[in-house]
Amino acid sequence: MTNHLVLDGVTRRFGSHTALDGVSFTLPTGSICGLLGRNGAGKTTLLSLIAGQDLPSAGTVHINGHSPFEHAPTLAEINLVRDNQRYPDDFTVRNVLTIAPRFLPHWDARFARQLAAGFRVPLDQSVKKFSRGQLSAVAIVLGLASRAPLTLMDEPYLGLDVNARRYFHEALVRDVAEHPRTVILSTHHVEESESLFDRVLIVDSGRILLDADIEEIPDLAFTVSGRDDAIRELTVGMEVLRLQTVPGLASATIRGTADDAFLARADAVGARIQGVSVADLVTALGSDSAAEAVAA
Ligand SMILES: Nc1ncnc2c1ncn2[C@@H]1O[C@H](COP(=O)(O)OP(=O)(O)OP(=O)(O)O)[C@@H](O)[C@H]1O
Repeated sequence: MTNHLVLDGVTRRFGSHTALDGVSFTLPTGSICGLLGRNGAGKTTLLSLIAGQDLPSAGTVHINGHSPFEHAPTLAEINLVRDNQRYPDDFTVRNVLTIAPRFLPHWDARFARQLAAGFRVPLDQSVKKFSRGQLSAVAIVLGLASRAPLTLMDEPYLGLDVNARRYFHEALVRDVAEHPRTVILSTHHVEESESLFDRVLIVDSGRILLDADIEEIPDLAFTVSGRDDAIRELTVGMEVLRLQTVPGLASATIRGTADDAFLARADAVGARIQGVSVADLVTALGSDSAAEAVAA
């Protein structure tokens, strides 16, 4: 599998603020990658750079060996869908779907109509009058039906009801299986969407905290819960990513795997071991308490 997207040392400064700080990763063709992290982490900044809509202050972005910035053949292969997508005044969805293929060379009109029907989007109503969820649905239709080899979706869920979110997930997985392409999906709906991902990038304060295949997640961390004093004693010398306590009880998220000796010690004090989900990792790695917990 070839590397579709390669970022090397990408930094983006806005005045004195560093929104991205030396970001490097590669993404193979055909991934569905979750781009996750707290508010202000740098996700939108990163997607804008990958989409060639902005230039890094330092470092390089390459898509199939080309910088996307002002490189028309590369830009034609990318579609970035934003939560605040704008449409010309008085455009209906029918107008949007008609004009889309002019900008999106891989556009599938039949699929677009099918998706619009699936989301129950009224085709002949002015997009200006749409609800927040309907606007998100139109953006998702544009994202999916574009079949862009590099499809970027920046928090496409705003206002979408649970049925629409499920419909989106099913359509995404089915269509990417039938028409392989690279998708980066930035979202705060981590629990709902993590089953989509084969790759996960977690960003915080402009840095990549985690770049992992989904199969690697179970080996990255685990949680141990039980009596507060027992958990603190058990985890001495371990890298505690997050420590949650209620009076008398504690739950610690620990980096790495629990070896047999640890399992035996945990068992002896009645502590419970569990695997982590992607959502647990996003919370633990972005947690302000991680450093304090390590010190505790
Ligand atoms: N044009 C800009 N000028 C100044 N600062 C900016 C600009 N764009 C982004 N930033 C700052 O860069 C940081 C990263 O912003 P970004 O929008 O990339 O975060 P995000 O991860 O997408 O956040 P959210 O999940 O809240 O959408 C933030 O601190 C933001 O205020």
